[in-house]
Amino acid sequence: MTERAFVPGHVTGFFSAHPNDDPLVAGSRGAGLALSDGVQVAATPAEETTLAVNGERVEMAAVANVLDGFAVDARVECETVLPVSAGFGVSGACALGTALALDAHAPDHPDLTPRTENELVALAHAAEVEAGTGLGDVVGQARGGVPLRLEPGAPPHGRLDGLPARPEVEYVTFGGLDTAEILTGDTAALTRAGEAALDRLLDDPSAGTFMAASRTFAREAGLLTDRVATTIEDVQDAGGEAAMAMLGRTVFALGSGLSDAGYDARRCSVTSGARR
Ligand SMILES: Nc1ncnc2c1ncn2[C@@H]1O[C@H](COP(=O)(O)OP(=O)(O)OP(=O)(O)O)[C@@H](O)[C@H]1O
Ligand SMILES: CC(C)(CO)[C@@H](O)C(=O)[O-]
Repeated sequence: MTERAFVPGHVTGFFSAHPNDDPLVAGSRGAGLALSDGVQVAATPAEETTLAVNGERVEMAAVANVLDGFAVDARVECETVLPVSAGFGVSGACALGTALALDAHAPDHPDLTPRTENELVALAHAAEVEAGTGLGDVVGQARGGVPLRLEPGAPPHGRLDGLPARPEVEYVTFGGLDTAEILTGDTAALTRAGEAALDRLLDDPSAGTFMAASRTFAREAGLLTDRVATTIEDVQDAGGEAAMAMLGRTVFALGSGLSDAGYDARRCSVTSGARR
């Protein structure tokens, strides 16, 4: 029998990086959006481990690490409309979805013992941090809504809050950015900009300030690419709010911001946290 879980996509608007030898303590502070466009994960214990994303066999260290944590092999199938590496936290979603779906097999599987939600989130977070593909997506995806990461890390280390806003969101993607490469580089400027952005948002916790702080962050962190910058300007010129999704060549906008500016954008909404 196959068990399933849904994990929302997660776009980070701004973040600061907080490495630590303990992957449960390591993480990011920052803010993002949990999106109804996400990843549907099916997992079944199997003789041999295989992972497919949209029917294509792939390797994803975050998922492999989750399976190592359970000490079982499994067939994992992820279906998503989201592009990988474009700032939607797809690897975090696949990792958390695998943890949630595999745990559903615990009652009938001799090698699996049931875990709590915090334990599953912690397992997926550590798996993602050790893979180098994310720092804060998993905890944001588990919480849902508009997650604010006040302190880095998995439960019980991290601390989350959220904005009560539940906006509609549009996005366009022009390509990927290598998250692992950026996170292993010099993150000092990025982290300074991310901390300033979080202070600004906590002073005025609104969707508009989230978007403005995210724009300032992308510029100060030196992450803006030309096409992304032009698109954000186009949306603002048309009276909308847009920012760059970390870490990808992706622009997200509130409401119909991108289509109002003439872009062929995908529309989704902010949604609640991962569920099976
Ligand atoms: N088609 C693919 N393109 C890119 N990466 C892939 C692909 N298939 C599997 N992978 C693996 O998926 C992971 C992608 O992680 P990455 O952090 O770049 O993207 P992401 O999880 O979508 O997050 P981000 O929000 O940072 O863009 C890597 O482990 C990579 O090896
Ligand atoms: C590092 C990151 C931007 C990669 O998507 C994300 O995991 C985050 O916000 O910590």
